[in-house]
Parts: sequence; C-alpha cells; structure tokens
Amino acid sequence: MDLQRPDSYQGGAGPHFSDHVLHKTILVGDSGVGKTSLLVQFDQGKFIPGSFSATVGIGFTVMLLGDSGVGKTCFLIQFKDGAFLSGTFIATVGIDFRNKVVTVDGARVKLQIWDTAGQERFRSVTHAYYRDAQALLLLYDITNKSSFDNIRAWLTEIHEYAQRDVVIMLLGNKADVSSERVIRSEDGETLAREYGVPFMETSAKTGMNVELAFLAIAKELKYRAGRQPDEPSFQIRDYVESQKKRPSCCSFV
Ligand SMILES: Nc1nc2c(ncn2[C@@H]2O[C@H](COP(=O)(O)OP(=O)(O)OP(=O)(O)O)[C@@H](O)[C@H]2O)c(=O)[nH]1
Repeated sequence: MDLQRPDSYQGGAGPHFSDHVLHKTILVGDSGVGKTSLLVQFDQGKFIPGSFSATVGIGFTVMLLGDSGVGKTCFLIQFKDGAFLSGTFIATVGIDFRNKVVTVDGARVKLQIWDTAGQERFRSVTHAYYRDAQALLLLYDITNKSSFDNIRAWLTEIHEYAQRDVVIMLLGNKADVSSERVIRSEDGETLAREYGVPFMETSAKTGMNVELAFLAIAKELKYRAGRQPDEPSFQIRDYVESQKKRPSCCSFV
C-alpha cells in the first residue's frame, strides 16, 4: 500500500488539508498489528510507544452514522483537527477511525471514533461494527429532507445491531447553511423527544456544537463506567440543552 500525503501536507501538528482533494484510506488487520501506530506516525510523524489506551486509562468507542453526504467525515475532522474539508466530496469507503483524548472532570478519556460509510452498499460492513460501539452520533443534513426522513430507518437498524444500552445522540448538521434549510430545528427536537435521545444542530464547517457532542458523550460514558459516591448524577439531555448553541439565523424556506 502506497500512502501518499496530500501535496499540502507539511507534517507536524495541526491541519494541513488540501481544499480540493480528500484521500480516504482504510487500515485493516488483526488487533495489535500496529494500525493505530501507523496512523499516528503518518499523522504526527512520530511513534508513540506503549499502549495508548492503557496510558490514558479509560476509553470508549463512538460511531458516526447517517446518510451519505450528511457530513460525518467533516464532523470528525473538525473535532480531531479543528479544520473543515471543503471542496470535492469523496464518499467514505467502508469504515475509518480516529482517536482523540478529551478531559472530562479532570480525567483523561480516550475516544476512538469510527467514521462509517453512509452509502447503502457498505451497510453490511458497518453493521459488523455496531456491537462494539458504546455511543452513536446519528447525523442528518438540515438541507436534505431524505436524510432526515431516513433517521427512523437508521434507528431501526441501531436497535437491531447495536448494544441495548448504547448512548445515541441525534444531530442536525450543516446548520451554517440557513438559506438552504428544509428541516426546522423543532422537527429535529420532536423526533429526538419521541425516541428519548438528546438533540442539537451542528456545523462541521463553523465547529458549532461539534466538541460539545463528543464531550457530552464522553461525560455520559464516564459517568456510567464508574460513578463516584460524591459525584452528582449526570443527565445527558439536560447537559446538552444547557450547553448547546443555536444557529444565529433561523431563516426557513
Ligand atoms: N456547509 C457545510 N457543508 C458541510 C458540512 N459538513 C459537511 N459538509 C459538506 O458536505 C459534503 C459531504 O461531507 P462528508 O463529511 O464527506 O459526508 P459523509 O457523511 O462522511 O459521507 P459518506 O462518507 O458518503 O458517508 C462535503 O462536500 C462537505 O464539505 C457543514 O457542516 N456545513
């Protein structure tokens, strides 16, 4: 396999993405062969010895789901690197992943985030990964009605393939494109309430609520993993409602 960095790649920390080209590559192989180390070496130009998750102490797996083109890859890259991939849209093939460590109430929590292909033809591949996920971020595109209409079908699949107590969050992405909005924020809220899941609108372009989505998930999972006696109870829906930002302009056509 010949891994070519994009022309704009300069090495080191920080985003260096070409505006026009996005290469998507999947690393496959048995557990422990060094897929993560290879990815870190390519991304940061260094080898991190020892077990990453062992060093961090606590880790969770989060999966991004939703129709093709809703912005899952951009959402992940905005969270991981603080950059937005504009330009040509290249659909994800199969599954891809990134790690990021976040700090929750003073503790370091590693999130391993799986970016799945939204296209129907990859569904059987992605189903195989559902059971390993502790949280699912389910995205639709506020400018694309069918991506919203398909949320019920996604939830049916989730109930069929995922863990019974998986944490689910519904996200209406591309909230920055208010002029092309076709799904009202209230519609997202109503659907989320019906299924008892937290909801917010996000923008992988501006970064609105992107970090909050992952932080809320990390808080909920850490809370579930081992609540300390003096720790107050954590309600993810209340937390999201109190913290989320709303799009500044709410024009609706
Ligand atoms: N304006 C705007 N565009 C976005 C946003 N998120 C993604 N896009 C654009 O939407 C297109 C699709 O984004 P991707 O992140 O590749 O979509 P995906 O959900 O990963 O698609 P699949 O890999 O096929 O499942 C790209 O052209 C992005 O630039 C957003 O928040 N705002």
